Amino acid sequence: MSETIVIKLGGNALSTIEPAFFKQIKDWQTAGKRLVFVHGGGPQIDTLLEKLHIGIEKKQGLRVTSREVLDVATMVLAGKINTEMVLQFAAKGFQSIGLNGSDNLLLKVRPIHDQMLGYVGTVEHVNVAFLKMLLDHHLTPVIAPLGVDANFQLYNVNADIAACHIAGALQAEQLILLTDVPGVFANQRIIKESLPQLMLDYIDRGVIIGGMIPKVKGAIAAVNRGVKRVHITDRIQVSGTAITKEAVLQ
Ligand SMILES: Nc1ncnc2c1ncn2[C@@H]1O[C@H](COP(=O)(O)OP(=O)(O)O)[C@@H](O)[C@H]1O
Ligand SMILES: CC(=O)N[C@@H](CCC(=O)OP(=O)(O)O)C(=O)O
Repeated sequence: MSETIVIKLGGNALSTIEPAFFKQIKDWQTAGKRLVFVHGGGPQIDTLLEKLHIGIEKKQGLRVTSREVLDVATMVLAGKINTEMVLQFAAKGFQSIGLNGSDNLLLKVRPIHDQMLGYVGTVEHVNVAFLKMLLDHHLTPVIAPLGVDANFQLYNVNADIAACHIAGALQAEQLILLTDVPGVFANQRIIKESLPQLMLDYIDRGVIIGGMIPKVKGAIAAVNRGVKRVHITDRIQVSGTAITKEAVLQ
């Protein structure tokens, strides 16, 4: 089977998609790669919560999600951002299909720590057969990070965590986490390549904080599940920080 690349666009990255992004996608599709997109929308959820005078709380980069916050996250992620992204792709001539984790039970989740975080799920199962069916029909999935538990309750899922599980389940060749920084910084420098242990040390030492924590933890989980490499970058065509399971010989 042809190789798969999973690309996650953070909420910040969504507003700055450049022509080079679409050129890279076109080149990969021409080369026969299968592409799957996952999007975030954290800043956009924050904006709507502020307008509605609903408090914002995050723990280790994850949003504390009450019922009303879940409603807002669902409206922003599955409603506005997913639809806008599919249209942006259509305008550039790509056939994409907008989905969230509830569609054909694409992402089955369980609560992370339901006392502390509320309706925040971590992915337990990805409906890989469904994604493969879409890809076989040349439809590019664009996935909003929501998931469903065993009781059909909807959950908010961090988009990095969702993308990492999807990449792992598809045994993707690469996972690209597009964000608003050119890579992971330590001592004012971008780490070009890293093995998982060094990244975990940086989290323990407080060098990696906030929204970078789920990205890096997810990246490590992805390489441990067989994804060859994960890039954390602000441009799809630039490597940024590459995380691999084993050292890459130069
Ligand atoms: N060591 C680090 N290197 C780079 N960015 C970091 C680091 N630690 C924390 N960050 C923060 O992580 C942010 C990216 O996470 P986040 O805002 O959640 O992005 P996204 O919306 O793309 O998922 C950066 O803008 C930066 O402020
Ligand atoms: C549980 C949790 O934190 N969910 C995230 C989902 C969106 C997201 O991850 O967006 P970014 O990629 O832009 O950060 C949130 O509510 O912000």
